[in-house]
Amino acid sequence: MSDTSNSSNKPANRAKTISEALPFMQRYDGQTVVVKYGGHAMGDAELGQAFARDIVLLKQAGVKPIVVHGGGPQIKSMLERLGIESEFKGGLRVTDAHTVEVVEMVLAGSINKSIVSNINAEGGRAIGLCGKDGNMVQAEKLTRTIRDPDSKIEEIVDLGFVGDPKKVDRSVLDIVAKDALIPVIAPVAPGADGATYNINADTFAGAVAGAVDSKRLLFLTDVPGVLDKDGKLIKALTIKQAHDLIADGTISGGMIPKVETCIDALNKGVEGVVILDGKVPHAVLLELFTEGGAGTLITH
Ligand SMILES: Nc1ncnc2c1ncn2[C@@H]1O[C@H](COP(=O)(O)OP(=O)(O)O)[C@@H](O)[C@H]1O
Ligand SMILES: CC(=O)N[C@@H](CCC(=O)OP(=O)(O)O)C(=O)O
Repeated sequence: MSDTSNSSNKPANRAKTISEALPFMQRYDGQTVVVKYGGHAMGDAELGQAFARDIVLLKQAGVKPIVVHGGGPQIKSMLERLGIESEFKGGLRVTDAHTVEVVEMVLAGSINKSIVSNINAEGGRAIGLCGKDGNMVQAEKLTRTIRDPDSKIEEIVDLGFVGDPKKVDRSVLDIVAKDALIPVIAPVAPGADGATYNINADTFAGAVAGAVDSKRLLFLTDVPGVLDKDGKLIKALTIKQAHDLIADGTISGGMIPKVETCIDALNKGVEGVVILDGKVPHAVLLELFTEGGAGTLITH
């Protein structure tokens, strides 16, 4: 006999949870939702399975999910295994010719195929892509100006094969969605010069979400969302409040480009952007299909 001592396990409560999802399912029916699955959020096999199940459930419920994934920690460990040194400048990996080969191998190869396999194992039909497929994304070499915090001197740094997603052609994604397939996209794209470029996965996800008129853009990371000065989760932020938190130093490090991408996506027409903890099992379902959601919602 099943244990009904925990009140949330009672059949009536379980049914209530499912029933409460109805207005959210109606809200997202037929809408595109881009989910950025960060390398830090990937965790173990069980968590990967729960993520894949959420994506399949979204598709089953009439949502059109697009997964854009990262893989920073996985690239790091492969580079270490190969004895290739790597450094970050301004939150981006300096990417030389050897490094970009490894980046493409890890992102468009092992990580991409493992997410595709997980989704397919849960009964979905995922297709693995990168910016090169169907010429979906055109990259442009990125030049960054970095400010030395001590001297305040601005320095132009050459990051090698690091790109910015200059153009996204949504037609490939439209074809894929029509065929009931779930696109899983690695942030690697060609430049007009024929070279392969490594693109920050947050930036790439923002560009895709803007191009496909995504209703929501979710960033799955390894913190509960944007935290205030006391480490408490901020449940909702406007663009103005987000700018203020960057200016006063509450938002720092890797969270800066993430929040800046969120603001950019909102300005491109995405209705709401959420930063949430991908290490919480079924984070995607909790965010989209339950009252109150999860993480930090950023809106206009
Ligand atoms: N105000 C803040 N709230 C939450 N995280 C913050 C904040 N400021 C800086 N961070 C840092 O940003 C990190 C998330 O960014 P990043 O490591 O780039 O994520 P990902 O690898 O998932 O893309 C957090 O782990 C945390 O260390
Ligand atoms: C240019 C640049 O820094 N590219 C990233 C791409 C992967 C990524 O962004 O992965 P996460 O989302 O897991 O951090 C990198 O090489 O690590």
